[in-house]
Amino acid sequence: MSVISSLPIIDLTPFLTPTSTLSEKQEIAKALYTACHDVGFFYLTGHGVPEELQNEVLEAAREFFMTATQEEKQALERKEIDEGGDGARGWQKLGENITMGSGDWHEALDYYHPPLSDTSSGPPYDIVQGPNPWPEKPPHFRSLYEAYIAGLHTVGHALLRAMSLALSSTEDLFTPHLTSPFWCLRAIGYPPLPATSPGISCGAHTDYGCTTFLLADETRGALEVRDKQGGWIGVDPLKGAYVVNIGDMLEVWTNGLWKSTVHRVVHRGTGFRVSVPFFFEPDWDARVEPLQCCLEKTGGVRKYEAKVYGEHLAGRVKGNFYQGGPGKVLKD
Ligand SMILES: N=C(N)NCCCC[C@H](N)C(=O)O
Ligand SMILES: O=C(O)CCC(=O)C(=O)O
Ligand SMILES: [Fe+2]
Repeated sequence: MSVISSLPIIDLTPFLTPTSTLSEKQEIAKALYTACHDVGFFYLTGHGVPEELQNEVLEAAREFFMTATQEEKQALERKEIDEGGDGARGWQKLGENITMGSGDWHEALDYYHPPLSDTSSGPPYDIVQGPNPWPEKPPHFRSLYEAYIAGLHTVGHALLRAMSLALSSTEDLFTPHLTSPFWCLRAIGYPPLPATSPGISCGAHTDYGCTTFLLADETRGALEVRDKQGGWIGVDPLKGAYVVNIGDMLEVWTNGLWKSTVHRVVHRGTGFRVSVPFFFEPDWDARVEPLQCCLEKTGGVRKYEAKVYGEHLAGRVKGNFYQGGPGKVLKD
């Protein structure tokens, strides 16, 4: 495995500054195109999210994982639909999230865009359409995370405008599909893998939507990205920057010009690693298909069928928990 400390660095400032010029934006868009095409992963700076807020978000997650009791965690646990949950939101214990047939060695709190259907009459909920369960401790957890999520919406919209300019002469290719962008936020806690375990902290996978903004603590040597030759590249955190990768919907929109890059986490270090990825996604009902400008750049042959984002997400979430299947064996 090779470690590169030099993923491309993209500075989003011109897309968040009303006075910036077209040529300033085009310069960034060009670098962004290369990063998305050649690697699929990059560091994002100039995003405007204060480092202090990022640190508070990481610390609140750490506090929850390290100090909440088993009962407090279970009160927030993810439940299957027939158990009154939505199969997606809430706390997952170690080994509960399945990737490629094995349980991942992490615990997590998963949150999503508020439900699109009315939940006032209670369960049963549709898949991913239940309420978000927030912890009572630390007391500011919910307000902190809601402020953080709001901030990342601004960044998500700006980055998608930059990506649009990278692919075409307009910033608005994706705008019609981002009227109420779906999102997911995971607060993840990774104890080190047991020394003798062949296991994995988070198995190889792609993300499902537009772009992921990964915030992680200072732990090194955990996240790995698959390169075009099939090898693994270690990606260490860069203070204040986000590690950004593209998701499945951008691969479809670009007709495969930009690939949704496979990544995994192998945390064999000593400390307890905390990461908080934010997934910025299309509208739940967005019909995603190769864009004309991308068809032209890829020889005119359509390589992907149209996909409805919400259906894609629901399918992936079901797969993550063997819903209704052998996943129940993993529960206490
Ligand atoms: N929203 C996202 N990306 N969640 C990723 C969860 C870990 C990978 C998942 N079990 C899988 O197999 O996709
Ligand atoms: O913790 C990380 O560095 C990445 C987590 C991840 O890939 C995911 O949750 O989709
Ligand atoms: Fe991921």
